[in-house]
Amino acid sequence: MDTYDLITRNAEEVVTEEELRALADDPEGKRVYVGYEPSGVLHLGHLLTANMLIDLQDAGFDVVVLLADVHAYLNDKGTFDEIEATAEVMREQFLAYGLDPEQTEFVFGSSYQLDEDYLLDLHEMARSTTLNRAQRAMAEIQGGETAKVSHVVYPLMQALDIEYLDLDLAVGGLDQRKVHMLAREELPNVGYESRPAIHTPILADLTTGVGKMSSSSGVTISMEDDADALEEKVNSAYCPPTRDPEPTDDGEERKNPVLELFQYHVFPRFESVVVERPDEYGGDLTYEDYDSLAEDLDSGELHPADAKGTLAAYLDELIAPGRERLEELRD
Ligand SMILES: N[C@@H](Cc1ccc(O)cc1)C(=O)O
Repeated sequence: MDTYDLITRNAEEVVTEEELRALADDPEGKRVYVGYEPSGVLHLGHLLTANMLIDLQDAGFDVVVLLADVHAYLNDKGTFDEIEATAEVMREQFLAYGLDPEQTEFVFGSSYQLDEDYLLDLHEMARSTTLNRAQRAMAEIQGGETAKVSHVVYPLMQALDIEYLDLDLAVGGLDQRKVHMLAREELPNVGYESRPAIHTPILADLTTGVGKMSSSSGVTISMEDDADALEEKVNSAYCPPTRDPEPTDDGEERKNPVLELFQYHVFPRFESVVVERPDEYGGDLTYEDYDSLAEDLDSGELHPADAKGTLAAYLDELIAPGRERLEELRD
């Protein structure tokens, strides 16, 4: 696989392809980041962008993980002390998950976001950005509640981070796209260059395949789940014997969430996937890539129950090191 294909294999969107191709031609010394609001423990949403960071490290990029403590504070995620403590624990979980400690720089937002230069740039950007624009950028991140002034400061700071962390590329879920678009537009207004971005998809709700998986509603999988919990959650997942489920009666798009987890969480991290089956059911099946597994589900060769059992076992293998680290830290 060439560098561009490796770093975009799980992308939903690249802004812009041309700019990213230019970076991929020479990734040496290039810096990419994902920012996370410290809150709770790592879940599949965090791990999806972490998988992309691991691919980017394999391609030669230097990776910055922003522990966005000030952003979490602005977004009402707790007292500043609580957020700091959560950030420390998050960092340990990312390392346990497989980010290379040599190639990963963890930065606390508060280490530079309270400096005079940064704040003056923030205020300059606040003068050139309309309220409407900043609010729209936050719609996906902020959730349903009434917008506060903090919610319009937030995306401007996220835009400035891209300059202050000296990045060549920003990565985030598709929910970050409007902030990245604002950054591309506003950075030049305060004298900085805009940068390209890669967005990962937002995975579907596990039990229905409709809408998005989220920790606030519905089932999500986190670093706290043990093997039994994983099995239970995956077993209760929606998994029709096809990769293209029919839309709902209301015409809403429906996904196969079990296949999505194979595609975005398992295959990126394992060379091959083995579905163990007793000989009388045809014996083990081995897959080198996502498509061949999905085809077997479509054709009936792979039964949904076997797909689920296998998925739970692989997820457990991915989560176990972070889960153990969490337990150590809590002791
Ligand atoms: N907006 C991100 C967090 C973040 C904050 C600051 C950044 O510079 C980048 C990302 C989230 O929704 O979790």
